[in-house]
Amino acid sequence: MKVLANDGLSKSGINALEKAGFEVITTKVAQEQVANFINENNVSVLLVRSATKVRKDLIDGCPGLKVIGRGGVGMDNIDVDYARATGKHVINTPASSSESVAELVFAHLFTGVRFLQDANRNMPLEGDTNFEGLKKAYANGTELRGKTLGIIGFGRIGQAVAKMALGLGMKVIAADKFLGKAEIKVDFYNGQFIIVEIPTEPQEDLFRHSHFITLHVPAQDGYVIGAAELSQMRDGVGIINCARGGVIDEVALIDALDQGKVSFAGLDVFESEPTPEIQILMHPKISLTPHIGAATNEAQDRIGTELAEQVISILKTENS
Ligand SMILES: O=C(O)[C@H](O)COP(=O)(O)O
Repeated sequence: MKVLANDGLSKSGINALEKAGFEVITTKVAQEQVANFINENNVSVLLVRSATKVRKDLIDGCPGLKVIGRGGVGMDNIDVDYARATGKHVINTPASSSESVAELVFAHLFTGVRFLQDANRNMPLEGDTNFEGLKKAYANGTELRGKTLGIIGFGRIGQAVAKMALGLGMKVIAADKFLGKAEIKVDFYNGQFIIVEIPTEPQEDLFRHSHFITLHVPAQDGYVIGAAELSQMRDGVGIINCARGGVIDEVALIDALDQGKVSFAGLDVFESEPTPEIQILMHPKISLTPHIGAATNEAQDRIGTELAEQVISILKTENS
């Protein structure tokens, strides 16, 4: 059986599938050619990340396709319900990348509180004499320790963020409409662990109490943070979005950054992907990354292995 891994697949995933007798194709096929390629090559399994879109037309156009696999968490690039209704298996790997995304949240947080995104662009060239002036411009950094981090969406990634924040000595609060009490297990390298209860608050209260806010919610209709929500936040709040473009109103965010209401933002995802608006790209108070939350060797290894295991189990069961 053939597998098309159109947005790439880790060596661990390729090896596991090949060992089980699958042929894995990792050539990138252009979006408009994917259906033809699948039909002409008798592909049974299509594996994607977020780049390849698996919409109704592609699903309808590939009757022989048995499994659609998303290497990662967000399934917003796949018409999941429709695909399942047509009898296809649709799978993802929700647990594999939490730590990597959480670490990127802190990369953006540390960047924001010490102005790294701006300092990186402004380091002096040979002959520049204003080194002291530059130091002064970045003199008012902030420590994370002792500050309150508000986490909106307390699933796997939100919880991974909470654990890291506790390690830094931050106070953590969470808002999640699907959650009552929030308890997390914090593991240490020596096998010991502690259970910590995280206070949950309605979103409006979290906005008022948080020095920094990080979003861990799926793509949805409408903004989670728009002008009205920004106005409820503490002055000087820092905001991180490593979740999905479109959950923050970028026009309102730019306005709040320019007014000083928000002191910095860290964005890994954008309303317009893959080419964010120029006002976002050029803003000195925004730390930017190109949707790389899950882009670590460790996460991609786990994703590849987990996808392979699921594909093998589904197709083995079907063929037995
Ligand atoms: O939903 C996810 O898993 C992340 O957004 C990662 O997306 P990517 O696989 O396209 O990097």
